[in-house]
Amino acid sequence: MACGDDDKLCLDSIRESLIRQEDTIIFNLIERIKFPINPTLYKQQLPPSSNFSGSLFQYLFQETESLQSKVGRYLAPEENPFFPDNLSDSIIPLTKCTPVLHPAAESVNVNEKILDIYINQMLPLFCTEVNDDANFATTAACDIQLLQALSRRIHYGKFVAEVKFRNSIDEYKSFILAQDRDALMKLLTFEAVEEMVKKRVAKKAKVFGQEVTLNDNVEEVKGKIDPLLVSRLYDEWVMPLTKLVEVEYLMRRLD
Ligand SMILES: O=C(O)C(=O)C[C@]1(C(=O)O)C=C[C@@H](O)C=C1
Repeated sequence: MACGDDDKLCLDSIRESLIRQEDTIIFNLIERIKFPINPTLYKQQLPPSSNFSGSLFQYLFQETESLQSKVGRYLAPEENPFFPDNLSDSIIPLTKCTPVLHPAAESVNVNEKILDIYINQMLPLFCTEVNDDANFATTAACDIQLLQALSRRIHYGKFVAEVKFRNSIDEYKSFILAQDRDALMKLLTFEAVEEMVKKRVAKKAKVFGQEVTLNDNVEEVKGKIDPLLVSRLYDEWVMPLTKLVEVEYLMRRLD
């Protein structure tokens, strides 16, 4: 959501953005799973001489975020850092525009959960090879792109929730005042939309993952990514976490 895009604050245009973000996530997934899991990247601690306590992956991710924060990445409300304690001040002046979200949006960040699911559940599910191939820096670069795309999509739930709130203020208000998470979850859930999302991402995975050749007569070969797994990714993690962000944002919407 760019500055001055307030006119785009309607459910249809927010959903359009979620649809476009599917492309980014699926392409980034295809790039990441070219590599094996590379477990050493996440497990092996850097030597004491590095003056850093953590894995090579943590080091690369924190340094990337720190650099990106200097050029204003985290001034955008759809960007949420994975390591908020390690950011640097932006050298880019803040663009003045009317904030779309309630100020409490800043306190909603589920990246810790995303990172845990990514390393412990997603990578073992998607990567066919489990060992190291020692392409650690390239693998981590793919991880960071993919995690940032997942995080952006999931935290877009704040915009979805804001629109839903503005469209039905009275209904949402009563559940927010009662601090009733379950009722809010029920109110913001559209099962038919979720079914469409699952089908569409599976179709995109099939299309984006196919081998393109100039020979029209070749038999269909196995794609670069399993469409069913992409559908499962959305069903089990992406949509539930988006809804969690929506609920957490709404719970603070009247603060
Ligand atoms: O489109 C919406 O209304 C959303 O809230 C987004 C989303 C999703 O994550 O794709 C989440 C909850 C709804 O049940 C349907 C879809």
